[in-house]
Amino acid sequence: LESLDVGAIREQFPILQREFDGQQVVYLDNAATTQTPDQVVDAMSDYYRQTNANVHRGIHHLSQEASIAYEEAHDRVADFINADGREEVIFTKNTTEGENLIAYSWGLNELEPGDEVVLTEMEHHASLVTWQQIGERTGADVKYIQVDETGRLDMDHARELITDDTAIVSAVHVSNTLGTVNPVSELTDLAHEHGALSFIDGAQAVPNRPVDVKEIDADFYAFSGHKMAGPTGIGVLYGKQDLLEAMEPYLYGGGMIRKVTFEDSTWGDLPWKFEPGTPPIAEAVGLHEAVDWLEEIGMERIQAHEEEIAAYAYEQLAAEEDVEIYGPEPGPDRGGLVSFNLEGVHAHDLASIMNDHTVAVRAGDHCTQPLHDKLGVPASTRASFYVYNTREEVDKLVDALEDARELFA
Ligand SMILES: Cc1ncc(COP(=O)(O)O)c(CN[C@@H](CS)C(=O)O)c1O
Repeated sequence: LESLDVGAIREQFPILQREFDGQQVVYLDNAATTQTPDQVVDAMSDYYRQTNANVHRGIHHLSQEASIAYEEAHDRVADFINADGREEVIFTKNTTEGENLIAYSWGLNELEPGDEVVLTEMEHHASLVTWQQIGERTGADVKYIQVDETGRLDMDHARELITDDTAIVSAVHVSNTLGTVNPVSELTDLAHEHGALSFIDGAQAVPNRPVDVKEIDADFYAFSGHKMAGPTGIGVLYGKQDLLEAMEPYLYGGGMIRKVTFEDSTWGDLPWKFEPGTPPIAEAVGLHEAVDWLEEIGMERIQAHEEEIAAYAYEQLAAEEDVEIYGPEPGPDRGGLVSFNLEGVHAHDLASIMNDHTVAVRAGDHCTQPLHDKLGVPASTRASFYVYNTREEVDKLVDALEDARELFA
């Protein structure tokens, strides 16, 4: 694979030139949100300047143009993840809303006492808290596939836990805390063998590696625009068409109906049935442009670059005797992020010292509190990488450790 021209890529992100206290920003918090290239910002600005109108309602030129742009964004995303078409691509606000859509629209109507929802111990709160609540309301039991000492899923435990009582398996594709890449095709096959559905949380996968939802054969798959060089305010829920056709919406209003009388209402076609009210139109234009931008670079090259930088960070940090790293060693089982702790220094203090060096990392539980409880730590510091990061930036992260030791250890 030809390596990325990181210099040329960085020139498309003015924010990466910013300085604080005379030091250029080192942005290593991409699992929280990625930066937005000029091409995407310009596409959204042009939309507001030239095309802005509401969709699916007006019969005037601008509304027709806006409607086409909104619909074609669905087609582009469908092509990007290898969905069958726009009918399988629902635009949401973010990954969290996509997970809630499945829980409310399918879970509340399908789950009953005796059913089981199988998660993993590394799930993000967007999934874990949602299924916990749905379990409480429906009487379904929530169970967790164990994470082993290497930070990988214990697949023997998965095979034991997924049974004919399992109604759905809900698993993260790439952990936002451990970096672990989970065997989502195997988990989906296990679910299907027992007549269960599979929901895959792809927030940390679609931006970073090629994802083919048909190859995984997931029934549902969710991700966010802002984590893939796109805007905030838009996410995607992929669902198999026959399942989405059978599901009742849980948000109602204009745009999602076919016919309304004083007595009753009927629902519109997919995906509009699940998109009530005025949708994120400019954001859809931005997401379309982000997909084009990513594919111009190539997802395989993006994955290779991220994993090379993450492997370098892992090795530099692992060489520090007082650093504990969580998750698998670099390789096919680790994505483009590294979470760690520096002995004797709380993650928040470490992140604060990093910030003194203008190194932007995340510290805390990364919305995976149960996982941190299992790791036996209250928090961790996480460096997460994207197409514009360099080895020199990793060196600045490692250099800042010394200050933290002097101040806190
Ligand atoms: C695996 C996973 N699943 C769901 C979400 C939620 O994405 P939203 O776009 O916020 O809805 C995230 C977002 N994780 C951010 C914010 S906690 C992080 O710093 O790790 C995620 O990583």
